[in-house]
Amino acid sequence: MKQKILIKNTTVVNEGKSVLADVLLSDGFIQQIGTINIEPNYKVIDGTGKHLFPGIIDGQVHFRDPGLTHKGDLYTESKAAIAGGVTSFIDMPNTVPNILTVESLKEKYEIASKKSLANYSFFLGVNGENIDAIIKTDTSQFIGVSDDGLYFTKKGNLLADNPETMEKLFANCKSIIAIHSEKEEIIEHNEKAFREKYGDDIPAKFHPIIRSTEGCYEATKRAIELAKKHNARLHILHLTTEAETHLFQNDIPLQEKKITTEVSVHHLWFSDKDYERLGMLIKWNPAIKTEEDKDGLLKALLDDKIDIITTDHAPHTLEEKQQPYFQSMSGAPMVQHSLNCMLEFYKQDLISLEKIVEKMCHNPAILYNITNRGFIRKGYYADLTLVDLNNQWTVAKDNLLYKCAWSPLEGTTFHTKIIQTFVNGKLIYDHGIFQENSFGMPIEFSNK
Ligand SMILES: O=C1C[C@@H](C(=O)O)NC(=O)N1
Repeated sequence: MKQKILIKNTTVVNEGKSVLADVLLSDGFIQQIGTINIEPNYKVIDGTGKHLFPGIIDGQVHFRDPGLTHKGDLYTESKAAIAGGVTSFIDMPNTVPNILTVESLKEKYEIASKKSLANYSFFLGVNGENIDAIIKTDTSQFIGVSDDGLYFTKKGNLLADNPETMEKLFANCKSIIAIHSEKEEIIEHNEKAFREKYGDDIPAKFHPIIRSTEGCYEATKRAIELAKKHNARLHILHLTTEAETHLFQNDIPLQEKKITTEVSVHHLWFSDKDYERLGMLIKWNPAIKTEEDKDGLLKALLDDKIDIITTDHAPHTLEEKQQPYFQSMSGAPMVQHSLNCMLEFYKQDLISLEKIVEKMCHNPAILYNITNRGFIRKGYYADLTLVDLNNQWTVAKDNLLYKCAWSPLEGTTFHTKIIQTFVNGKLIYDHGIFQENSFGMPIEFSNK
């Protein structure tokens, strides 16, 4: 008889409620939720005093595979994700090669099937030059298109900065268009002014002044105008300013929104006060901005103007980070600690558990039309994470799972711990130990 997993007596946090229940997993799926009697073929997990969350769906990561695997790869970073309660992720196209064609997308799926312990999907990259091909491609083949990170490889590629290519894409592309929204013209103007004053050695604290609020706001405003004009399906990635939050609506359900947005955990966690302490380690694009922006982003998240939380997990080696301003790579690893960070806000009474689950699990599934994940529902994939809300530990080098082996959170004490993670019904992560030989699946989605 096939073994089933019974999680007994746990607080299930799901769809706006936290309810004490048992959850039975069978053949990869959730079979039953309620009061369930123990049978001989059940592996029983005692969930007493613990909270069960749907596995997190991280809508924006850079796992660096293929081609940049000295920074991270689909094996190492998916392990870190699972230890953080993330069971599914959507990876960005700025790998080597860039994922700009359906053929390279297929190759990436192939690599993931052999390396990723979590479930996966991938954006098809759009860089301004492949728009005609993208328009012709059947949207059922990719979860969305994105320009994120591609501006690193070729100047002028920043899609949000090129009105003509944006217009063409928005007028013709029927899938989700996920945009990195910053105005290059403004950034370049500011870079020039700072370079004249400081040379190469611009202190990190000027990063949010160079990659300014104005640069973000202008790009987001224009993208929204274009999307409205063409009735396109626009998603603005990693919002960073309070000013931009007012450009989004909260008076319609997510299912009906044509324009959506997200916040990345680091923009809720860090502010300009942290540049002094962490320098280039928290250099991100778009930049970490002010304390007021950080508070404004959390408010917009609670008000439903911001729809989902992502990590934008973007590992670089320490050496690549610890460089003068213009050479220092932007981005940092976050995927192992996103849930811990959000639960710290819960501990401080800033957000409820149910809201965290809505923004990290339910809404990414709704936003990306993911058919059978993101909720604890009978018949859905058993992607789950069991959390101890009263467990103190400190982030340190020896508990990091990233290939790059550093985190801007080193030294941070969390008061919650992810103790077990289930992917497709299997207990993949159990108190620090992984089941290594079980790979995730492609995320199923229905592109309308
Ligand atoms: O959009 C991005 C891309 C990312 C990367 O390193 O790939 N780093 C960033 O800081 N922002």
